[in-house]
Amino acid sequence: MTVQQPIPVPPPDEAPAAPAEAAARVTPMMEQYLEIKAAHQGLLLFYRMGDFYELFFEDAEIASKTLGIVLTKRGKHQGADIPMCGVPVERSEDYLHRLISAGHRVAVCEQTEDPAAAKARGNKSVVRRGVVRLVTPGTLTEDTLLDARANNYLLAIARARASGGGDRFGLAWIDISTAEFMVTECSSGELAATLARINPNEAIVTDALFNDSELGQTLRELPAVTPLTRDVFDGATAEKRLCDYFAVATMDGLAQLTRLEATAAAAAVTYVDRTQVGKHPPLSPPAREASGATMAIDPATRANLELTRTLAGERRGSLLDAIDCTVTSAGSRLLAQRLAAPLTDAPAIARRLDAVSTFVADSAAREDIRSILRGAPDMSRALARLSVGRGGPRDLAGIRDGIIAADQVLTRLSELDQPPQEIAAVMAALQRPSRQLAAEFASALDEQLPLIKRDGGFVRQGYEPALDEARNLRDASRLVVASMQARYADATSVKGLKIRHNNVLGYFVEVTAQHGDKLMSAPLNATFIHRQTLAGQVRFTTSELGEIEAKIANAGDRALGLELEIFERLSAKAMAISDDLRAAAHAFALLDVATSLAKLAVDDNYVRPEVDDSLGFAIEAGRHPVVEQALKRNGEPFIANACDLSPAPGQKSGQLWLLTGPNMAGKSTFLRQNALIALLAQIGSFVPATRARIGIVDRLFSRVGAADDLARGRSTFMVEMVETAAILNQAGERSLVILDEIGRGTATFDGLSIAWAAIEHLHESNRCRTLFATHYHELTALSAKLPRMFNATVRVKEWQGNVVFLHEVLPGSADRSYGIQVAKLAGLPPAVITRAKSVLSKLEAQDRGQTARALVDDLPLFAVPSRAAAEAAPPSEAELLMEAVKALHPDEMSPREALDALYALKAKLPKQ
Ligand SMILES: Nc1ncnc2c1ncn2[C@@H]1O[C@H](COP(=O)(O)OP(=O)(O)OP(=O)(O)O)[C@@H](O)[C@H]1O
Repeated sequence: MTVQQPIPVPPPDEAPAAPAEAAARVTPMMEQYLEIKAAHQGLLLFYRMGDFYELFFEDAEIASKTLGIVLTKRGKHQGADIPMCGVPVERSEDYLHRLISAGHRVAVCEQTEDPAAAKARGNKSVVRRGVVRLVTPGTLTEDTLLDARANNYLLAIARARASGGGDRFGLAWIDISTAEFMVTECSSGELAATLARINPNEAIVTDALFNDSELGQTLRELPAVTPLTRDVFDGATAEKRLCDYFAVATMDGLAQLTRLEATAAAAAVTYVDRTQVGKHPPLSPPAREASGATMAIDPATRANLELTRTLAGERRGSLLDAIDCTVTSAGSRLLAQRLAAPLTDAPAIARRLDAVSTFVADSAAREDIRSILRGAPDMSRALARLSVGRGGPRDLAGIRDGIIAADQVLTRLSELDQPPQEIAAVMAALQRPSRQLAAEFASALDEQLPLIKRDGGFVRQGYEPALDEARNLRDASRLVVASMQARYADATSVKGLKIRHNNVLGYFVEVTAQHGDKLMSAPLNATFIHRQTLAGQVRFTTSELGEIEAKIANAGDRALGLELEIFERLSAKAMAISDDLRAAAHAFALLDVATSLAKLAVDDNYVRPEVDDSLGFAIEAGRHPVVEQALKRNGEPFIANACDLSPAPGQKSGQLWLLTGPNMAGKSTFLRQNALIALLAQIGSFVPATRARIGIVDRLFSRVGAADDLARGRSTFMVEMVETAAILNQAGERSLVILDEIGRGTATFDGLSIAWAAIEHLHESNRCRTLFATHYHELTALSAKLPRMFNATVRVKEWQGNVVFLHEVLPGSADRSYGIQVAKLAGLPPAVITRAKSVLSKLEAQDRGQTARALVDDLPLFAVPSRAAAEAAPPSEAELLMEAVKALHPDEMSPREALDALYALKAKLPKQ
């Protein structure tokens, strides 16, 4: 997390006073600098001087270090050198990007008048300057500063302290680059999961919240947190500020927000206003997200399941990377959003699945639409740039091409037989933008477009007569220059005479040094006025050239001025229908996601899941979407496995699977694949299985007992226990929990007992669907007394002393871990392997005896007074007991042998 200083923003009309003592000693320019800097503390000040943004004092030191640019000095302040560094304006975006990525915020200060105007005011006048924008991580709009495939959210967090504890939080998040605006409310227990889902690039909070020790940990997870003064989070003025932003008289037309949501929403728009300084980026009205509408997934689970990044921090290898076949940036962003927030509403999921099914069934439509979308522009980001005055001609072209693509897509979609609801909505949205606008843009814009509007030359010839006239004049004058050059060369008999142009001299005549004297002597000196002598050339001007120069400059300026006017006019037309354009842009994204998920389903052989409100969970031949792709690249098959956690009343069924198996057998893969299948189903995707029936999962938990967090000062085991505690405290019967080797991070018996007690708790109290992988084979005995627990194991076979992994999950339990065989595969020296084997056999003998005694004490059988009574026990109970005993003895034995063994064991125990 980046710690930021509060931004003290003065009331708009009141300019901050310059420090009196500084004013006494500093140059007028430095005085201006200090004044602007004082109003923007906590931000690096980019102070425009000619073609550079200069940074001074500490800002210069920070920037030179972060950007690796030279630190120089400029004059003195209070007797000391002023450190300075600068970045060229034309490459400033790159530098901005690096500063923002490093967690800094920047105030961009421009010259707001012509230097000539300053001069006219008096000799000592400094060019007026003003901050035109604050660049912060959450308020970016430039393509170069943004990741095209990810949303860039600014999040405001407002808190209400309830008297009896149990704080509530209002959250509002905005992506200025797409105009999205969402709000929700949550409890403190839900905060971490909600923040992880939104995944903001910058959060704003009050100073008090920023310094709150309880929240510190949660806030530290965020990339940048900016504390602001309390007035920004003032609930009393929130509604008015929102109404002002949306230019409405009352909130009636907007979604009904709770007071906390409105407070957060108002803080967010206030910050947007402040950072954009006078610009007012249009935002969609805040949409309210109902609590519980999405699957709760806490940060540890997201990290652990590698949803958008691998544990090593890479996108490649994550679930998102494996399923992302989108062809547009907006589609990719929407897919990432959906993956972050799987739905909990079965009918809404079904609507998404219907759209995917349509394109699974109709591959021609799918491919046609994908090829149109591939060329479609990112309209929402183009609109955002235009709205804050940072758009260029290519953004206008983007809108033109977007509307044209909308027509093409519509034509193709109208060939579908009975399009499902989601596609019908897409079609309605694509009809909205005015076709006339596209036609006008097409007639206005040239084929080749410059990147920035000030370069000019983007309006098509013939679009506006006045522009054509100005351009003709400018071009004709250029021709005049060419003919003048020929004439001068003739008149002077200097063949190599050239007319050139630069910004200092304007147009000038240039001859080589040997001809210089000739032009400087009579009679030619009457025409050619000497301007400059360089090493090899001499430069002259003529009065005729001066006149033509003025004409060209005027015509050029006029042409550019007209083009800029046309740009603003077209831009205003686009803004006038920005809601329609944004609806169409969203429709493209929806279609991209639906067709890409359909392509994934077809290419990787996925099936449509059945999602309902039951507590069922039955997957047939399930696969891990990421591991399967990785194996496929190497030409290796993935072994599919079933998993059934559905409740089966009246029967022993396995809502809690205990999975044992050797190292490297595929336990973790199996656990994760089931969680990922549930998640994919609930985002409305087909899933890697031959059949999947899933009762809505409201919370997903995934833990591995090995991740440590030394950076936060917690040991491996502490992290594991904190996370396990969260699950045992929070999981309910709709949750899906996967626990991988919990208890591994401590001494064997401590770990075993914790795992033992955790399983009992999950089974009895949480009653959630659970997959629990372990190397503690002793735990399998628990199935004897927990009716909804089921033992499963991953099969391996031994061949010539080596272990062969079959990756098949079957009922039963593993007899051993084959840890030594795996160590041998990994290349441990043979002597170590041999010694380990001998130590293991001794330990096993000792351990089995000890564990058996401990477990036997815990089994109800030992309350049975005699063997005769045990034999007379009801068969089901007897069977359970047999199972428990078998679990203690790896070798196959008949029920009778097991009972014999049990009593033999009991006889050995000390008498009570
Ligand atoms: N179903 C499968 N089909 C094919 N290969 C698989 C399958 N499951 C796992 N694998 C392969 O086996 C490797 C090990 O799997 P995994 O990490 O799940 O084992 P594990 O049992 O959890 O091991 P450990 O107990 O050592 O953590 C995977 O990287 C993958 O390449």
